[in-house]
Amino acid sequence: MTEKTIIRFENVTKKYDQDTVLNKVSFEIERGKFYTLLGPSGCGKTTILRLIAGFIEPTEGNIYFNGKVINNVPADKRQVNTVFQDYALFPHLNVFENVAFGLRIKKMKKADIAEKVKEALRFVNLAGYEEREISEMSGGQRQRVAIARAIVNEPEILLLDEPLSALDLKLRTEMQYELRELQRRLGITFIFVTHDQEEALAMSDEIFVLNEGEIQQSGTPIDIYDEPINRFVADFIGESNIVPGRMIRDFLAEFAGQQFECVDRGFSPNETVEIIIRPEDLEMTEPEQGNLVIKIDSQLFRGVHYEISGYDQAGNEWLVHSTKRAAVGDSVGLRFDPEAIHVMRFGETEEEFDRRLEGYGQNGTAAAEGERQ
Ligand SMILES: Nc1ncnc2c1ncn2[C@@H]1O[C@H](COP(=O)(O)OP(=O)(O)OP(=O)(O)O)[C@@H](O)[C@H]1O
Repeated sequence: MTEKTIIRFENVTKKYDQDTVLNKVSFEIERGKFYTLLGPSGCGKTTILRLIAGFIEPTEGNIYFNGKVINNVPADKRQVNTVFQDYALFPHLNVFENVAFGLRIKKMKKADIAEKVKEALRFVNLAGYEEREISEMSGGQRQRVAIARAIVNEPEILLLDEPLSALDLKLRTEMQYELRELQRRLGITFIFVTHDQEEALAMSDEIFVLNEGEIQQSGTPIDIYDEPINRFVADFIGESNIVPGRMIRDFLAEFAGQQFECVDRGFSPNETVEIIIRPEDLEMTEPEQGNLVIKIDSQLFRGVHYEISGYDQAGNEWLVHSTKRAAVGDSVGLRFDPEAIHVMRFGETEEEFDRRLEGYGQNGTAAAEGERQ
């Protein structure tokens, strides 16, 4: 834990009757960053938000806020506010009164309320909309009112539960940009929930990828995209070619019936692995110039590129994004850089990976480096 840590989960489990919806989840959240919880429906994202907000308590484990256990601290005593998917605005109150609501409950002075509401509305670009009825506001504007209502309380953490899912694509993209900007300007911690991987990649400083109540991987968008820890993450984030392979030794993998240099380490000789190469890392060439050859099976025009797929001699399917056109039935070469090859162990989570590498670092790295020279 560092000085910057604001929230820490330590082996947090949440059960409903016998159903375990979060299983020994541990992570840290730092002050002032934009975090995203990403995962398919039902994986436990909202459960994590509700635990942080204080709407539910953990079954096991501890939740820390600024270093103190807060498992049983009620929601209204936490410096956390939530923006819900449906905004939960009061339809019978105007914009000003919606935003002022929490401050009135705190019995703040009238003049101070007016000041703070004005500032919050300015932050979300709604200055001048004070008297408007909620029914006269568009989806994007309602969203901003909901955010203003949350930030007016000056929380240390803002929780956002799929706040953009009701908006159309164009507005959604605009709001992604606005939310990111808002987080930078406010400098508080945002924890954002989505099942949309593009949204997570575009907005976050850090992403936690969840599946079935466990964190599969955490890291920056680039880390997670370039170095997915397992098939689930690789499949969930972007499109991937995943083919079965085997490590001959460190830096040398065998797949598609051939041996290839690769940069990943930490596997035992002969170990069965999964190899991932992103479609945009494959270059289409003449057959004799490729690292491997595929026979093209389909081709789709996608505007910026062609999406081409085909099979190699070993029967693996390959997806290629190419600005070049090809013809169905043609044999073409695929060329790739060793840097683009990423090696994974089936089903391994980040924690398991870290534990394995700890042991590996002591006796494996030096030997492997020696072997390479
Ligand atoms: N009060 C509850 N009682 C019983 N089961 C619950 C309760 N709340 C949530 N669950 C279950 O816990 C699991 C995780 O739910 P959660 O809402 O955290 O998922 P999520 O990742 O946010 O999903 P979504 O994207 O669909 O909102 C689901 O299987 C859900 O059915």
